[in-house]
Order: sequence, then C-alpha cells, then structure tokens
Amino acid sequence: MLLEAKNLEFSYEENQKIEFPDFELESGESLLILGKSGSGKTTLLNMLAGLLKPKSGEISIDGKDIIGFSQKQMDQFRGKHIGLIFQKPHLLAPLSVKENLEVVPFFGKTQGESPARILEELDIKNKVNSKVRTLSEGEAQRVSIARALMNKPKLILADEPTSSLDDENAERVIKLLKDQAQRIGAGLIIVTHDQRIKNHVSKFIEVKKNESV
Ligand SMILES: Nc1ncnc2c1ncn2[C@@H]1O[C@H](COP(=O)(O)OP(=O)(O)OP(=O)(O)O)[C@@H](O)[C@H]1O
Repeated sequence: MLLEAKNLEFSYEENQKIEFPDFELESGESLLILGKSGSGKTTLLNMLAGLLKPKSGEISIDGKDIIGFSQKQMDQFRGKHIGLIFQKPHLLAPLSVKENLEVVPFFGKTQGESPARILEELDIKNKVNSKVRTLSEGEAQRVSIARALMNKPKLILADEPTSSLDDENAERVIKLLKDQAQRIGAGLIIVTHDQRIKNHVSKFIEVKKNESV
C-alpha cells in the first residue's frame, strides 16, 4: 500500500474540528478529494504533503509514518517522493522552462529526469528555452506538471489543477496527469470541484465539515 490515512482530524480554531474519512491508495491508482467549498479539502492535501500536522490520526506513505517526521525529515521526504501541483502554476517567472525544471533535482538532491524527455511527453518541448511569463495558462500548467514529475515522485498531489483552464486544456491536463502518474507508477490525488475530472477518475472520498464539537 502506498498511502494510508486513518482517523485524521484537524482544527484551525478551538470550536471547529474537521474530521476526514479514512482512505487508502495503491501505487498507480488515482483518487479524487471532493467536498463543498470550505469543507477542508486543501487542509487534507496539505496534511498529506506534510505541510500541516493533523490534530490526531495517522498518515503512512510508502510505509513511513510522516506525522512522526521532524520538519527537516519531512522537507527531505517531500523533496524526494512527493510532487505538488497547485491551481496556479507557481513557476519562477524570470527563469526559462528548462531552468524551472532543473531547480527540482538541485533542491531535492536527487538525480532527476531529463527535462527534455518530460517536456516531450507533455508536448511542450518547443518551449524549453522560453521564459515562463511568455507561456499561456495551459502551457504553464503543463510545465508545473512537468516540474512535479522531475523527481519521479511516488505520490502526486494536485489542488484544483484544472479550475482556471478551458475545456480543451483541462482535458489535456487531466489526461497528462493520469498518464504520467501511471507511467512512473505514482499514486495521484486530486482535489477538485471540476466535473471534467470526475469523468476521468472513479475513486473518490468526500470531505464534510462538522461544526458541532
Ligand atoms: N489558516 C487558517 N486559519 C483559520 N481557518 C482556516 C485557515 N485555512 C483554512 N481555514 C478554514 O478551514 C476550513 C477548510 O478550509 P480548506 O481551505 O481546507 O477548504 P476547501 O474545502 O479546500 O475549500 P475550497 O474548495 O473553497 O478551496 C474553512 O472553513 C476555512 O475557512
């Protein structure tokens, strides 16, 4: 099993508690996190990425109890094994596409995939030397997927990756995410409201906020 989450709870404030459903994910499998606005989907993704510590519960990734990690251990683990994709691409604007990919193995201290190969897979090779500020939104999101794949992560976490894309680009990005996750044998978890993604991934959990604590 790649990932197991059990009895997770989080609270930002004393009179508020968010309880999360238990779930499991195998390598190569995809899962959607669904739920209303404000229900706690991004909070869950941030806990899985080790960016937030749950109030209680367990998260195991690749057999490791990530909640027990120190901040430094978590940063190293994330750099090596987790690829993150956000709603907006968060690329380094003054750098080229290639340079944006090359910083990943540099900071993760890993060997990294070849940027040329990944950009070819994502059909964006002709932009390799372009500055990222000259890219369209769909192209920039494909570069952010390329960046998340650079370290061949075991787990890919994506937060609303298609919400600012038109239908054609959204379909393309979903397909790429799924295909690439399968190619490298990674688990893929996507937070979304997007019906266009729901048509492509059948396994899901739903997060519901519980106000009465
Ligand atoms: N830093 C914070 N401090 C206090 N409350 C927060 C903080 N971040 C989020 N919350 C609250 O926690 C709840 C869950 O937020 P979260 O962003 O996880 O929801 P979400 O399901 O991802 O929402 P959306 O779909 O609108 O992005 C919300 O009520 C939100 O207002």
